Amino acid sequence: MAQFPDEAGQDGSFQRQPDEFREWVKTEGEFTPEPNRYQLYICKACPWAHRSWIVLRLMGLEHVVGVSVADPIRTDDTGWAFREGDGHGPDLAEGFHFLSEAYRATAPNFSGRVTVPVLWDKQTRRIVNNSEDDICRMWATVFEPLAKHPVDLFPEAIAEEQNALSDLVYEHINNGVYRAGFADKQSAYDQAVTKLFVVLDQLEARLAHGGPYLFGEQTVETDWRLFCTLIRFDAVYHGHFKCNLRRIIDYPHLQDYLERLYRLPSIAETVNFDHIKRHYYVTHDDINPTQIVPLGPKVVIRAEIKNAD
Ligand SMILES: N[C@@H](CCC(=O)N[C@@H](CS)C(=O)NCC(=O)O)C(=O)O
Repeated sequence: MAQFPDEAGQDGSFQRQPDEFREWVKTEGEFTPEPNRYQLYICKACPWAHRSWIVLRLMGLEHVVGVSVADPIRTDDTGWAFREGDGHGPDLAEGFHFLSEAYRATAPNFSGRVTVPVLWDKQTRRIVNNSEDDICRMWATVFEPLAKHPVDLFPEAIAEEQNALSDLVYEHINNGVYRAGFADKQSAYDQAVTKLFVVLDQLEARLAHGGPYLFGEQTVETDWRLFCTLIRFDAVYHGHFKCNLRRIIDYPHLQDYLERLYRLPSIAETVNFDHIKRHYYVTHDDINPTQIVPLGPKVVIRAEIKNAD
């Protein structure tokens, strides 16, 4: 049985539900950029939420937008929950116990999966957007005048090439690992994993001939979307999602790149291997019915060895 039967194609492939809320914060309109008006709801285990949080921090917007961190263990009956715990906590913005309260307040008939990240407006008391792509763009554009240290994560000069690479990374890497893990037919799994490793091989070659980042000397948003999958890869995607043709540590340039990104200011504090491992291995109980969390592997970040347990 598929982990998400409503999102299973006839061919056994995982067909991810589209993001439901796509409103935009704009200088003129219903949602204007203001300090202390918006809240970002995340889970540290989630790669999509992770990206929206990283970009918020890189821009220096933490004093503008509050962040509520959900318990990494999501249960079928209550979904994402805000409660006291190691590395997560209650929602101090609205006092939500469950993220589903925000979805219900915005769209009472919403029947899809309640996902993170969510950008919530405390003024109108509704979700503005639950697409990490849009949220990252908003941090970098309309929120930029409020940012403490704005960085150009979408340089105009490379826009076309960057969009193309971002789509490739999304399709075959960010979502590729999920299409491997949530496939419920051999052929769907084979296809996803084969393509995933073709694209990882391409990126390894790209970094071997260029670098240190995807587009040269500065990181752009595409680096961060790739980072969010690479940092989870050896710890969970290799085992839990069966993406095991190679590990990232087997790719010298991708591993170097991953570590370089990890060591940039503001990043290491966003990576929580305990949340990552417990979320995947406990929450996806169709894939891992015993819910046992493996002790390994030790994830190597040179200059430190992160215990993945
Ligand atoms: N917005 C993302 C997806 C976000 C997403 O799926 N988040 C996961 C956590 S990694 C989630 O909240 N899942 C809730 C669930 O499966 O019920 C996209 O469409 O690309």
